[in-house]
Amino acid sequence: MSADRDLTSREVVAFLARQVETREIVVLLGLMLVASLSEGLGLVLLIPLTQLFVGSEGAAASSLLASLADAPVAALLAGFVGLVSLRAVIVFLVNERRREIGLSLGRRLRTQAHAALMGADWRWLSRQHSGDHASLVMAEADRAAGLADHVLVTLTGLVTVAILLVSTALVSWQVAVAILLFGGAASLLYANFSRGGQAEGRAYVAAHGKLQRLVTNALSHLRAARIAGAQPGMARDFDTAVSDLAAVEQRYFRATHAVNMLFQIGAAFALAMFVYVTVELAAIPLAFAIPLTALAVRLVPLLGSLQQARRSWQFDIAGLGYLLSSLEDARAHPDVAEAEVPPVHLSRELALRGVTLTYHGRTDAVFEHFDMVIPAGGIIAVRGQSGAGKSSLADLVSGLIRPDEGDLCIDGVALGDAQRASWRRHVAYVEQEPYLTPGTIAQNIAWGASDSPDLQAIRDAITAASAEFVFDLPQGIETEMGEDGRLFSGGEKQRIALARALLAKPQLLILDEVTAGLDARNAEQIGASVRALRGRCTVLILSHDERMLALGDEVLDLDEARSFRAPESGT
Ligand SMILES: Nc1ncnc2c1ncn2[C@@H]1O[C@H](COP(=O)(O)OP(=O)(O)OP(=O)(O)O)[C@@H](O)[C@H]1O
Repeated sequence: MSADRDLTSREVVAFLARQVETREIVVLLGLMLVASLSEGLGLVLLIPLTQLFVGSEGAAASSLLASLADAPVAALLAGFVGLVSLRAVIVFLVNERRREIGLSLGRRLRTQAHAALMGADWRWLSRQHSGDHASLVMAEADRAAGLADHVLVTLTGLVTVAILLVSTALVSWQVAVAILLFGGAASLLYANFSRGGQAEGRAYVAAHGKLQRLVTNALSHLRAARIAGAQPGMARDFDTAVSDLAAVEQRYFRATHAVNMLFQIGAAFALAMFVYVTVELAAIPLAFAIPLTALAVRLVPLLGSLQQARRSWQFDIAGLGYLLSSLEDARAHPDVAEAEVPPVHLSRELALRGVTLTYHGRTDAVFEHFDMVIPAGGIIAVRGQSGAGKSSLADLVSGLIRPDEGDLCIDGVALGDAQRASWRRHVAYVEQEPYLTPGTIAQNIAWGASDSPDLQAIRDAITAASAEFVFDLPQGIETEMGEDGRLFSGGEKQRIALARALLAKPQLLILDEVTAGLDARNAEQIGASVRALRGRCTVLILSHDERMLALGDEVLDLDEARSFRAPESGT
């Protein structure tokens, strides 16, 4: 997943406009307009107030100001306090709305990213890295949501600048034009400095993603790393990734601070020019010069926050670009959607017909025009060297992946995409390292069940999986399993995973290397459970383990066979 091209501001605004409700934007813009108007008016009111101290000589520049100058002092002061208070209240409301918009956008982007990944095709998904997914759903969705805030800050700033300029023009149009020209030139100059922002943002996405991948990988393989003594190497890789990320951040902040420094110098120069023009050249009376200076002093930090928002915006656009291209990529590889189709029921035979499967980036096919027929209720063992295609066969018969050519057929009917999705619900899969959550045994067994199963069903599944040791535990099925089931042995974990599979009452049960590394007693207990399923459930055993292969009515050797038909002895 990557995003290598710059997004234009128009694309970003169009995307955000689609995500945020128009009503919300209209309310916010209205509030921002009132806040800016009250600020502008408040500053204009300074003129008659200043005249109270410095006199009104030469001060009648417009009829509005002339009428204000005649107003009673108490009214002027009350108006000033009222306007400032009104602005404070509105700014509070604007900030609340901004925060809400940002938070709900973040939530929406996170949900969209998660849904796109969850809904992607398995063959595409298996080529991706879970660290990238974590990075996308957490960090990049946040950064993309932060963009909405930068846009709103920019909009608020621009509206306020416009109103302050109008207020300035009410006092002196020459000064307003001078500010406009100077501000325009400065903004063009600063645009140059912001140009590299998206490239810096992309470097951040890459460095952050690398670190996230390393952490995700290290955490899921900590035991193996400890035993293999790989920790020093992992620590070195981690240090490098942390330093790379810090260097990217350092570059970004240095550039940002340099732009700020230049802005401060430019602003001081502009302010000096402003005072010089106002007092020396234009000889504007003090009653105007003081409020004009107040306007200028207000404009400087405002323009500063605008250029700051512009840099952050450029930087965060890279996050949005990455998010959008990842969403596009995931959605271009959709998993099959479950539609309203008649339930698939295996009562005679499960077959692969003329199946060809070649993985992305590989030239050799794992299966080429492969045929296989297994009878319902039978136990079929599949052997083959590593890489012969045992797991791929499991993915094909479970309907997880679609072959490039050929069909998965149940009772002679080739399954379309919607039926393939429906068929999956009748398949249970137990793998070598079962997925276990840090909950109780009962919660782990019930994991994935569509309806919450009753306790008796869970107990029956435990018995069917030869996992009765659970009943002897002090807390029985309520015993905590620890992360990844760390508090249990490999054999115990496998039998709990088998109980989970049996609870689902599957039509097809796939056991993928379930006895790898288990002792004879545990393997025998699993074997006894499998034998008891004969005639009740179709079982596919993928294994290198002779003890498991011996359970099969027939053995399919993937190193030899390019087609396989098991006799109907299972039913
Ligand atoms: N997602 C994938 N992308 C690319 N190639 C893949 C992918 N999954 C599997 N392969 C390749 O397909 C071939 C069959 O892999 P598969 O995992 O099905 O073999 P296996 O018999 O289960 O191996 P093992 O016993 O080692 O688990 C291998 O060459 C493997 O490298």
